[in-house]
Amino acid sequence: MTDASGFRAGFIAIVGRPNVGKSTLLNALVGQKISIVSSKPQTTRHRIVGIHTDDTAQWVFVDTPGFQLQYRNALNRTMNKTVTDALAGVDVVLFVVEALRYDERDAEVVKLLPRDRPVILAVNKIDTVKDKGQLLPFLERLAATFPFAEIVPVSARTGSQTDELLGAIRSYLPEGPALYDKEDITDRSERFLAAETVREKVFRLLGDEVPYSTTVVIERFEQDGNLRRIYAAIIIDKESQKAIVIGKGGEKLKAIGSEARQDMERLFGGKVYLELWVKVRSGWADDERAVKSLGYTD
Ligand SMILES: Nc1nc2c(ncn2[C@@H]2O[C@H](COP(=O)(O)OP(=O)(O)OP(=O)(O)O)[C@@H](O)[C@H]2O)c(=O)[nH]1
Repeated sequence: MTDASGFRAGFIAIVGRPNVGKSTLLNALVGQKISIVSSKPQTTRHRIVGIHTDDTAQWVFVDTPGFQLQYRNALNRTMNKTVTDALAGVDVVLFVVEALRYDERDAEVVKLLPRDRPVILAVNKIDTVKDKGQLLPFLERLAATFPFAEIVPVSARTGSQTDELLGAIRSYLPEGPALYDKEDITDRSERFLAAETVREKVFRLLGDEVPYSTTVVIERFEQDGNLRRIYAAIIIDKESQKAIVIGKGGEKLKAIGSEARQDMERLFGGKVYLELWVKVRSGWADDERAVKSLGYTD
């Protein structure tokens, strides 16, 4: 497996209804702190939420905002296209359910699973199953709902079977060199993660009310001991979108800021002071300076 020619690398999307343990599982698979950040964020339209690399493979985990949104809105007639878009470029889908707890919300997600990509089912929280004899019939029932490539029982909390899960995913990743160098770790990486965290909250809280071109620029990032002071601007295309991002009495912006701050504190392992504001910049993507300030070029 250490033979470089057998190396595999690819993108994995984690999907599942709320509360099944997706975030906890991601942390168990990539380690508590995301330490590798790409210097080439434009290679994926997805937000990279974690990378795990060993001698045999590189697992790049991405989020799927379109998928999640669509899942909440399953009757939308553009469903299929949105799901396809959300999974564009993803090599493997990891579908997470809770052991012995499969309900109609899980079934809704199953309806959206792609047929043209391997889908691995992770049955999480097996540490909560007292009577292991119940697990097998549960797995059999799930196996009948969809042609899963693999089914792996796992506990994100205890770490049990997480290596098996990585191994199962690995066998479906394309052969090829690592997509991201370990050497890509730079001082900018926390800036980048900070911007991506805010951007994710904007999409999570506002959904398709704001266009995909909405982005986040970190204007100042100061470290003072273990406190990070982060000043970030949310860049929108049109003045009319400002009210949407800010919300009534500023409540949306407040929620975005507070969720982003909590995530960053976990991510960076220290206190974060976050200041957010909204800016309109038409045509920012074509503006070379703007692209530079995002850290997309050197
Ligand atoms: N016992 C047990 N609890 C777990 C395990 N994995 C996650 N949990 C708990 O389940 C709850 C939900 O976990 P999250 O990781 O936030 O779930 P999620 O799927 O990311 O949730 P959303 O962000 O709402 O979609 C938390 O209280 C976790 O501590 C596990 O393997 N065993």
